[in-house]
Amino acid sequence: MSTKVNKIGVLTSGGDSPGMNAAIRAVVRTGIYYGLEVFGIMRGYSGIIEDDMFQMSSRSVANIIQRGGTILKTARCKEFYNEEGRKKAFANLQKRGINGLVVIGGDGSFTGAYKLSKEFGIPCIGIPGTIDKDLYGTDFTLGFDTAANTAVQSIDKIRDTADSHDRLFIVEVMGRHAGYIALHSGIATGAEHILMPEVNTTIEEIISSLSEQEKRKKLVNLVIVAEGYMPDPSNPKIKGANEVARLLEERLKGLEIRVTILGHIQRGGPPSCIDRLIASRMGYHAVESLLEGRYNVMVGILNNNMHYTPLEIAIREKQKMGEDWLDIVKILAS
Ligand SMILES: Nc1ncnc2c1ncn2[C@@H]1O[C@H](COP(=O)(O)OP(=O)(O)OP(=O)(O)O)[C@@H](O)[C@H]1O
Ligand SMILES: O=P(O)(O)OC[C@H]1O[C@](O)(CO)[C@@H](O)[C@@H]1O
Ligand SMILES: [Mg+2]
Repeated sequence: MSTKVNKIGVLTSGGDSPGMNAAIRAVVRTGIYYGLEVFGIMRGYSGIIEDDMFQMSSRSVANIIQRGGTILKTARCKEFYNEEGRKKAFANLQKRGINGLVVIGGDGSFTGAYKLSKEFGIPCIGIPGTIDKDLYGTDFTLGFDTAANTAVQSIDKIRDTADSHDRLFIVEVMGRHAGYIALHSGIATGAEHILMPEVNTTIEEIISSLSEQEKRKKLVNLVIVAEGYMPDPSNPKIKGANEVARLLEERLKGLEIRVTILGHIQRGGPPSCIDRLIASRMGYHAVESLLEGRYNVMVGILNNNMHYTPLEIAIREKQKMGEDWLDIVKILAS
């Protein structure tokens, strides 16, 4: 697309995350500052296909920087997986003269944006908005810090009661394919075990570690489990905290275990200061990027500098988990 970008759309897609509103605000206000027309697109890609969008003003994003969720709503739009759906979407963008798109979402949303840009030449910019922090090319994703803090506050409370009763608690945090919330909240709460989809920890390993701790009269145990953790990856139906508890109870008769599943409270609530800051910074740079002709990239922050990763790479590569973290968990929980 060779015409200069002058009318842009902004949407949120996939799971919502605290900080999405702050990013929408930054995109809208930066766009208007540079003389662009900015359209808010409702419910992710569904809003493009259904032509459900409206022109935004600076006032339409007032009083939202502190609010969780997304004023544009979000969706997982099945139609967009098919070329037919994307064709419809392109026709609506063309009809309205929208010639640039800012997509706030996770890896799936960026795959959609990549396809739209490749098939129809619409310049797209991705802003990493997911509590899962599973995107390559950025140290931060919107909502991760808030979600991890929500998990930490809840686990601290569970620790109080676990300690009073000398109990083993298994706490499930979000992360269908990613263990970052488990890793960060587990380390921050002094958990004895952290189980994540990325690391193959067997039930035998947990049992032998529990027996070892029992010998040392360590009575309280906190096990943090990412929802996507599988004790046996060849059996993907068995996953998450309830299954871990069942397997442990089967093997360690008489052990009193309690399970807490934190669930969607991790996705809501006011964004933390960090999430508001990175959302504002990424939103501003997303618009600058479109204006400078740096298209089809994900805006990220690496080592406190802006970093632009081609969407194609952002969706293909995986963020690597620092290897020292697992040693830290083992040594500090001893
Ligand atoms: N392969 C794909 N082709 C076209 N569109 C896609 C593709 N993958 C995802 N999308 C679009 O992006 C939407 C969001 O994707 P997905 O549900 O994977 O969430 P996400 O963006 O990865 O966020 P999160 O994982 O944080 O919830 C999908 O509902 C679909 O509309
Ligand atoms: O309940 P939903 O919207 O299907 O999404 C759940 C998934 O979304 C995420 O929270 C990411 O947004 C994952 O960690 C989780 O598995
Ligand atoms: Mg995803």
